[in-house]
Amino acid sequence: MAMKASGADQSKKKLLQERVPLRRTAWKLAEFFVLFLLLALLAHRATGLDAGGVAWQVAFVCEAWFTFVWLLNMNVKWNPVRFVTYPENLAERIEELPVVDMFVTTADPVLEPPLVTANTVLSLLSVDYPDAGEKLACYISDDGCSPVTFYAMRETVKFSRMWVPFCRRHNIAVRAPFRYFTSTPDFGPAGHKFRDDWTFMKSEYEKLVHRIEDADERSLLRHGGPDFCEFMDVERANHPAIVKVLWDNSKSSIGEGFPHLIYVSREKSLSHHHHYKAGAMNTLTRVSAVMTNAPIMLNVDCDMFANNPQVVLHAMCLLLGFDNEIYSGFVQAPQKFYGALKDDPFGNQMEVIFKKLGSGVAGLQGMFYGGTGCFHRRKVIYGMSPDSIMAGREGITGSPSAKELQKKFGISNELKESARKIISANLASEPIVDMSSRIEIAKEVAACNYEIGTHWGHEIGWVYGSLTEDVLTGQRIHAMGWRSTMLDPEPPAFLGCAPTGGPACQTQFKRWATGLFEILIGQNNPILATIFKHLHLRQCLSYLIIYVWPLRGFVEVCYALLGPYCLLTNQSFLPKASEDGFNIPLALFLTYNTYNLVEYMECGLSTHAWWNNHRMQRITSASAWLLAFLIVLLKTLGLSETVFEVTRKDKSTSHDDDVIDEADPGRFTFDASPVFIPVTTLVMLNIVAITIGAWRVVFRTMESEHSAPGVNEFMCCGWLLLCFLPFVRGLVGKGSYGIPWSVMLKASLVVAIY
Ligand SMILES: O=c1ccn([C@@H]2O[C@H](COP(=O)(O)OP(=O)(O)O[C@H]3O[C@H](CO)[C@@H](O)[C@H](O)[C@H]3O)[C@@H](O)[C@H]2O)c(=O)[nH]1
Ligand SMILES: [Mn+2]
Repeated sequence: MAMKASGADQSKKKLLQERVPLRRTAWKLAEFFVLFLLLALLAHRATGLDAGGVAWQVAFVCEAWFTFVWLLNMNVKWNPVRFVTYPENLAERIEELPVVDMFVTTADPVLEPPLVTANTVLSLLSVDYPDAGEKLACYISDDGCSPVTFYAMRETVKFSRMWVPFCRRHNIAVRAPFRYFTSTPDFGPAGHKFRDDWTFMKSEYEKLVHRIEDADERSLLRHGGPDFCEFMDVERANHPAIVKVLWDNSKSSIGEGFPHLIYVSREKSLSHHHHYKAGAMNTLTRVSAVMTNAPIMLNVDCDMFANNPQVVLHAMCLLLGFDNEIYSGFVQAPQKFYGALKDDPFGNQMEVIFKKLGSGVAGLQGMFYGGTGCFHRRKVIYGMSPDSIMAGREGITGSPSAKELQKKFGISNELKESARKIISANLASEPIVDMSSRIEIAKEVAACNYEIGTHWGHEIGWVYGSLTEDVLTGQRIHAMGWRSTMLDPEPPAFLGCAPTGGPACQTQFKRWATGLFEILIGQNNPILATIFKHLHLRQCLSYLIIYVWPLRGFVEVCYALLGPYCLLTNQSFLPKASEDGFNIPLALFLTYNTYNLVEYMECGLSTHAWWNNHRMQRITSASAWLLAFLIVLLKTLGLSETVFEVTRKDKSTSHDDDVIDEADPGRFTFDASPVFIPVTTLVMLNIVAITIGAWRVVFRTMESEHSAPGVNEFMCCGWLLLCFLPFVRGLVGKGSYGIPWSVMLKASLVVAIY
């Protein structure tokens, strides 16, 4: 295939990457079988549509929808691939390695403890890369404008001067100290030097932890010295831009080389929408443009540390390893998590999703952009399509005029010049300028009104208008005709933390579903992008799988209501044991669940993990996804706004990792959020319905009517209660394990009305 390095090239240059198709014939057969059963069920329903009543008709519509979703799934999983990278083959191409800007975003010093961010930054400052000090720069965006975060970064730099040489000297495998120091390495017989070094570093790290954890905003402002002047009297939502160079490697003494570190807190004002993370990323893009202007940009969330020290090299294999860069517009690593709870009790570790859907979509136009763990090309972020790059090379289009640049990038001359370099040049390394001389320019482009009248947030940079700016931005890149690749080295490239507890998980799923649905119904709809731009059809269908989450929530709740509805009104919506069709739903239920279970087993996960995911999937559909559906409806009607609620990050960053304050961290917890009302309602309804249904059967009040519910309806309600078990326990649970009274009250009101 054209995607591999071309033959002629290969004889000169060693292979950097390989795209390996994965075989899956048995899976394809199983998928066809499920599809066949779905169609058989639909056909059976269609024949009885007139006689069946309302329940039967609703079931028909829902099952047609499930079939549609199944087809979407088949499409994405059909031709999966894996990318293999060979960083050792970069050795002969060292001079070609481009400069890389690495971005970290943080937004709230309480939900995102500065120590977490410090560890992420440390892991980035210590990655393996030739001439790291000259070729890498790290930028941290602090939307919290917190002196404590700034202080943590300043202390981090001091610690880096010891940490980075230590990692290089001993080739340390995990370079986020909070993870590294969780275990004691095997020093070996001749390891005195290493042991001494290790003990020293560990105690230095502990000191760093104490300094950061004990830091207190007020005393920093009062006694912290001139560094903190700019933080005096600022409000988080209303303050001027703060840019500080914490480490300028060109000024360091020889031998210390590690990446520059720049702290950025963009200007905020109550009269300007700041567009959450997308806005932060655009500011970082501009600030870095006027300082280091690297052609490649890596972005991670503050909790996603680089777990594989060679990660940038692996990424370079995918960025430099194709004979046409159209094949790797960006390089995305799957999200993986550290310290994950056993068997995924909250169904949010997404291992199977990333393995199955991830490699599937990687085989189409390419991996979705997931917001973190991604290497972008600056020119792609600047809106250049593969066509325009071709045209530029063939000399069809000249260098853009100053006026054009201003219209797109805004008024800053330095920014325009830097953009011109990116647009006209190839991946070339550039010497880094003296950074402190650029601070005022950086502040200018970090102003909150800088973007007004420019293309930022639309044709350039991270796209505004969705809470999942990541997926939307990735879709725009695919729509320009780029493909993307998946970076999945061993050990995993990046690790972050998955939220735990009912409220945090549901809030995250709700935000994602809301953002994805916003894309579907907005002007950036993927179907339009397929018709009018270069989004491939099958890629579009893959995007649809996640965009329709809220619709799935709505349909699943409708379907879940059928069981109790039938038991209460003495009807049936599934074929009777005596009818021909009885076996179809049964076979479907068994095959579908077996198919999923085997997927989990193939990925090396337990039956328990499968069950937890299956259960959580039902809960999330009826809670977070349904709510997202309603939120977007309200937004469309102009009745509410969507807000980015930041996820709380793991606090256990000091190395007593396993000590968690809650008795049972895997158990579902609740709060008074409306997200818990739908499932609580369904649980109550099912309990009432089963009781009434059973009472009827026992006392035979309705002499065996033809339409009366059969064993299927009872099984449905029972299965649903099993899936919703955390809520059943929540009805009687205590403290955060119990469903709050306000939620129960609202739910019972709904049940009563029903
Ligand atoms: O106003 C804001 C809000 C958030 N963030 C940062 O955005 C990142 C992601 O926020 P988080 O609360 O951790 O969200 P997650 O759901 O964990 O993140 C996933 O989903 C988001 C989209 O919903 C993507 O932006 C993320 O990259 C992706 O990891 C964090 O680094 C935040 O500091 C900001 O910089 N400014
Ligand atoms: Mn996160």
